[in-house]
Formats: sequence, structure tokens, C-alpha cells
Amino acid sequence: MTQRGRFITLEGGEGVGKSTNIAFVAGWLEARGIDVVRTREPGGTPLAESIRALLLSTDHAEPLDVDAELLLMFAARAQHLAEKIEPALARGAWVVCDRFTDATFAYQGGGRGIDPARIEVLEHFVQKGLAPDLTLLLDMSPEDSARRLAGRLRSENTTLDRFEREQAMFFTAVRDAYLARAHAEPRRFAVIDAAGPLEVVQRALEAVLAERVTPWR
Ligand SMILES: Nc1ncnc2c1ncn2[C@@H]1O[C@H](COP(=O)(O)OP(=O)(O)O)[C@@H](O)[C@H]1O
Ligand SMILES: Cc1cn([C@H]2C[C@H](O)[C@@H](COP(=O)(O)OP(=O)(O)O)O2)c(=O)[nH]c1=O
Repeated sequence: MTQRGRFITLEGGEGVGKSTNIAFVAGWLEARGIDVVRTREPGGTPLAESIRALLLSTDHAEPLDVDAELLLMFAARAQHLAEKIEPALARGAWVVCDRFTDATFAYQGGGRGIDPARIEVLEHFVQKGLAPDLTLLLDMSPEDSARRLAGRLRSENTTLDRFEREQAMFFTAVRDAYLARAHAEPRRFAVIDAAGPLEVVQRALEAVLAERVTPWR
């Protein structure tokens, strides 16, 4: 029987380096012969990416209700799990995902102020017990990440999405919620200081992967 794959997630605030480092994590695993599926949330399948577009859009005249936002996150997640994550894990591939449910607890829980107990109800309903095996939390102060985001905006000439338009207080609450979750589940989480130069961040990631992943093989 094929051994089920492992599920690794990358988390953190805006501009902490998740997209940059997901390639590094996937490459590290692939170099060790692991079949890796790289994906992201919200999104990861065509339909879930359509829900993502709706969630990030600033084109609607009416505000998006916070519960509607929460339900759309989980609707995208249900689709992503059914179409991509579960089949990949079942065939023995490892899934490396840019954000997952910890982001919901951080953004919709910490940022928007939704009671975490209500988020847990949806977590159980949609995930039916599935949880990441390892979560790499890239941690950085909201001030530093705002500076990085500003740099990216200048170089790529893009506009801010619906979340990126939030105020500093929102991002502080997001960070605090992430750190509280990492503190509560130290065996699943590894917190990595993301404020340093890329080589330093990647050396820290490599150390965590060597320590946590090697015993699984
Ligand atoms: N350690 C680092 N030091 C400096 N700049 C970085 C570092 N990691 C990523 N960046 C840059 O910061 C910006 C945001 O990184 P990105 O990977 O897109 O973050 P995220 O996916 O978390 O939003 C990009 O312009 C990226 O090149
Ligand atoms: C997965 C997820 C993302 N989000 C938000 C965080 C991000 O602002 C946005 C899109 O994620 P992402 O593309 O990772 O943003 P960035 O690369 O700018 O850091 O969706 C939630 O609010 N809840 C969730 O459950």
C-alpha cells in the first residue's frame, strides 16, 4: 500500500517571504526524492482561485460581511481539499501549501475578531480531522513587512488587495494570533525569524526541515 504523503504549510503576515520560500522548501524536499505538490490558499484549483479573486477584489460597492468572508475561505478550502490536497496525499505526494487554516484563525479570528470557537466548527466540518504535519511560521513585525510590501509595490507596479488595505492594528492582531497558535502547538509549528536577509532565513528553514522532516523518512 502507498504511504500517505505529508502536509506542510507556510504561514505569516503580508510580504514575509512565503512565496519566495515555498520554492526553497519544495526544492529541499525534491532533492531528497520526494514527490511535491506546491499550492496556495485561498485558491489552488481553478474554482477555488475564482473564490480567491472574489475575496481579494476591491471592486464591490458593498462591504464583504465578515461571516461571508469566513465561509468563502472555507468554501475555497473544501474545494481545494477535495480536488487537490486529499488526492495528492493519498497517492503519497507531499503537499506544500502557502497558507491554510492557521491563516483563517489569524486573519478572520485575530484580524476581524471572529470567535475562534466558531472557526473551529468550520475547521472540523470541512477538514474532518485533517491538519498540517508541519507549519513553518515566517514571523516579522508588521512595520518590517509593510516596508517589504512597499518595495514590492514600487517594483511591480501593482495595487493593494482587500487585505493589504487594512490598518496597522489589523496586522498586529494577525501576528499576535499566529504567535499564540504557534505557542499552543509547538510540536506542529516552527517559528522562523523572517526579518533577516534571505540566506539567513533559508538557513533557518533548512535547519528546521532537517530536524523535523528527516525522522519521517
Ligand atoms: N529575507 C528577505 N529579505 C529581503 N527581501 C525579501 C526577503 N524575502 C522575500 N523578500 C522580498 O519581499 C517581497 C515579498 O516576498 P514574498 O515572497 O512575495 O512574500 P509573501 O508571499 O509572504 O507575501 C518580495 O519582493 C521578495 O523578493
Ligand atoms: C488562507 C487565508 C488567507 N487570507 C488572506 C491573507 C492574505 O491577505 C490573502 C491572500 O493570501 P496571499 O496570497 O498569501 O497574500 P500575500 O502573498 O499578499 O501575503 O488572503 C485570509 O484572510 N484567511 C485565510 O484563511
